[in-house]
Amino acid sequence: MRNYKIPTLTIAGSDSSGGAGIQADLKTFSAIGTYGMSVITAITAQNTQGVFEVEELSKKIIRKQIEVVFEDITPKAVKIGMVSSPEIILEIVNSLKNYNLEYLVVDPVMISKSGYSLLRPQAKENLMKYLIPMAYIITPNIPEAEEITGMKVNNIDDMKIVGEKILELGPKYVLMKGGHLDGDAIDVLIGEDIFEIYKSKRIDRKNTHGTGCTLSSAITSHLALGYGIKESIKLSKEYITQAIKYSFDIGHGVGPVQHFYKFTKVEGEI
Ligand SMILES: Nc1ncnc2c1ncn2[C@@H]1O[C@H](COP(=O)(O)OP(=O)(O)O)[C@@H](O)[C@H]1O
Ligand SMILES: Cc1ncc(COP(=O)(O)O)c(N)n1
Repeated sequence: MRNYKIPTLTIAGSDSSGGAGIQADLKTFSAIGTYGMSVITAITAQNTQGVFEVEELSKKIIRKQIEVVFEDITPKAVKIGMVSSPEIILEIVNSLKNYNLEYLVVDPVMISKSGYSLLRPQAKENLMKYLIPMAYIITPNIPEAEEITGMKVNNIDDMKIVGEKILELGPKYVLMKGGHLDGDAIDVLIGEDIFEIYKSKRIDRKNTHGTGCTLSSAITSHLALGYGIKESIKLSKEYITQAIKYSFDIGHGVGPVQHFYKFTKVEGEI
């Protein structure tokens, strides 16, 4: 059930071409049916062919955005995407500590599909030490999970082992995304007493710009709407699978996924 009175917040970078980052997050919030808000951490000059320039915003304006949003419209769930420097991570962590936040979804964005590094190498330590431990759920893809743990992932057994290693950093759940392995698109949810596999057929489409951003925002929306963790992942996996299935050629490179939710009613609908 969609409910546009439920506020959700993304703290992430802007993608000028609208396929990933803040733009993908807001489109997802809207399609799934929550009220989307944004705190921008960096502006990327980006299109479907690549990331051409990045300008990080100051700690001051990042802190202020968080402060005024929370003072006025407290989000039910927050998602964090691109946070590129150690200082920005620390600022966000310290700001969020002022609020009693139930659902923090951390997508540890590191490298764009086009191969551009969106996380400074020196930021990894703060990501692991301060941000990941605060997360309700963290959603690494396989290269990110390998970078965080220093371990290799070649199959589902490895996903479980490496996911459990990430769990030791302190988040409540880890969703390891398997889009980078061959064969079916298999994601694995790991928690202290949970191990769930979410499987979909691999869709042969090149347009997967923003899939990670979209999935983590879908999870944020579903948690905010009141679904439990397993149901939130199941519905979000359905959403991303459909979004990839209907992805389209726009621009000259890796196009975006399509945002729509055809299944649910709107709260208050008669
Ligand atoms: N070709 C595909 N067909 C179906 N699902 C996919 C495909 N590629 C990725 N996915 C799914 O999209 C989501 C994002 O996965 P992934 O590509 O691993 O992360 P990221 O976008 O962060 O690199 C996951 O749920 C994954 O299983
Ligand atoms: C601002 C921003 N945030 C995140 C991504 C990752 O998305 P993808 O892995 O699909 O390139 C991106 N390209 N740009």
